Amino acid sequence: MNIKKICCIGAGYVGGPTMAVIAQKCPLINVTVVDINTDRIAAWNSNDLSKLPVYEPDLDSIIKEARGRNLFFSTEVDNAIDAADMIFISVNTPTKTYGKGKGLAADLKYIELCARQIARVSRQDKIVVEKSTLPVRTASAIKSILDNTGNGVQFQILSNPEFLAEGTAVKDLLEPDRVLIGGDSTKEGKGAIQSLVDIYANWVPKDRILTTNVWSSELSKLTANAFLAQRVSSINAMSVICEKTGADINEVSKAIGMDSRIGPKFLESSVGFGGSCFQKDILNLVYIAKSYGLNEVADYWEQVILMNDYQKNRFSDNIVSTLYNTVSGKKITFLGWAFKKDTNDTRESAAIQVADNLLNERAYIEVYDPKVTEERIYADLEHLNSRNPEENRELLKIRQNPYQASENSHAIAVLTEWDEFKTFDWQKIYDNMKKPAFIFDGRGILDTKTLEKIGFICYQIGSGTKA
Ligand SMILES: NC(=O)C1=CN([C@@H]2O[C@H](COP(=O)(O)OP(=O)(O)OC[C@H]3O[C@@H](n4cnc5c(N)ncnc54)[C@H](O)[C@@H]3O)[C@@H](O)[C@H]2O)C=CC1
Ligand SMILES: O=C(O)[C@H]1O[C@H](OP(=O)(O)OP(=O)(O)OC[C@H]2O[C@@H](n3ccc(=O)[nH]c3=O)[C@H](O)[C@@H]2O)[C@H](O)[C@@H](O)[C@@H]1O
Repeated sequence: MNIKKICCIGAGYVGGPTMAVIAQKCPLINVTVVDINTDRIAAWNSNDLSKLPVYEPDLDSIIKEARGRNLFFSTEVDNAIDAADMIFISVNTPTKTYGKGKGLAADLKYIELCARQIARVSRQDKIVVEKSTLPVRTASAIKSILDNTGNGVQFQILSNPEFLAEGTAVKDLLEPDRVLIGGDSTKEGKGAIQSLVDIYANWVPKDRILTTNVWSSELSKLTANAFLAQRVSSINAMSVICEKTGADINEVSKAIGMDSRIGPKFLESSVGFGGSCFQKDILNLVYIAKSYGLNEVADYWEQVILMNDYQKNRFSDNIVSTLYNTVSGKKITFLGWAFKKDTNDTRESAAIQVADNLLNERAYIEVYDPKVTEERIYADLEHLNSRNPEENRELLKIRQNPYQASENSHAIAVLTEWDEFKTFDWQKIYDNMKKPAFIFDGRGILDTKTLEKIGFICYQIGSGTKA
């Protein structure tokens, strides 16, 4: 099928950037991104490009080029589905918070609603593409809904998981390591796969477009995220041993990363991984393994999450014990709230858990993050339900610059690796802090030698405190 019109359901961190790049690279295809969230769609349509709902380097210029030409953002979901030859489902698939599989399984209610809506609205044959991350074999559920509740039109289901990382979404989309497309081996299935291959082939080299069966594609996405998260937990586990033994995690990372079988990437020790997907996808994998009675496999992957929780908690524990076993009434400055640099996304950010632990110890926190909004930070805390919203607002304040956030502070905690933190006037920060002035660098980004010369007492993940 020669695709002329695409609809993408879900204008989030994946739907927005992914469709923007498809629209930019395929000017002859009309791409409409729809969402039920009217505020989000309004923000995507904003003339002020700094107000786009997703912050990603270079995304604004792509939106500027394609929006209004062949890229549209709309809340008219039915119309866009009806008009499209190909529909991407890019809605959220969070961890279930109720019923069977609570706390582990992926909640597929949004996916099912999409499938039912597509079935109800469609009046001609369509290709439906799973872009969301889904448990293996979800495509069969989508197919069953489409075939049983539709108007007799034919649907082909493809799995096309997204591998972009936030903060580098545009680069990852323009130069992907690979594009994965899973589909049926029937004639119609192969035709659908080819239609999607043809779209990506507009900018992705053919040898990077991989086609597989649907189940392999669905499972490869969960596997990739599990392996990546496991690498972070592995290096974080070693960071604790480094702190006990005098080894330095950066030196260890470098030494092992030079082994071409291990490779140098994704070996940065941190206060713990965050983001909307690693934890959710591993929990989902754990649930799938358990549902097949594979308890050893489930335990193996669960350990990656337990290690990550440990890393976050030990960071806050260390702050408390270093500050003479009490932070009650002491001011602690948080540099960063986002789960990684170059994004405004805070989902599952380590900062949230660390803040909650310190607030439980009655610390007073002031946060500076260059991209995260005040409402987002309070919403993250409220979501935990640890104390009432007024208390959160009393105990934690958001500041627009690091100097204000660190005035009269007992300690600074680096939670996100924003580049700008390296260029602050650290002497000025030191001068205005309580003494001794502590820095807890949860990202290993600061030059501790220079800071120690100024007078700071520095702790760095994986190398410990040098007083
Ligand atoms: N965030 C990321 O970096 C990545 C996410 N993924 C996966 O992609 C999927 C989407 O993730 P995000 O974009 O981060 O989620 P998101 O939460 O940012 O966006 C999802 C959007 O779908 C909309 N939506 C939900 N149900 C809808 C419906 N019935 N009709 C219309 N709109 C609807 C929501 O209003 C929301 O705006 C998830 O399965 C995730 O695991 C995959 C790779 C990367
Ligand atoms: O499915 C998803 O949502 C995406 O999840 C991750 O992308 P993302 O979570 O956006 O960002 P990462 O760069 O993977 O970082 C995840 C977390 O791990 C942390 N991390 C990463 C690398 C590292 O060496 N150390 C480390 O602590 C980051 O700071 C961050 O908190 C994957 O990298 C993407 O391929 C995938 O598409």
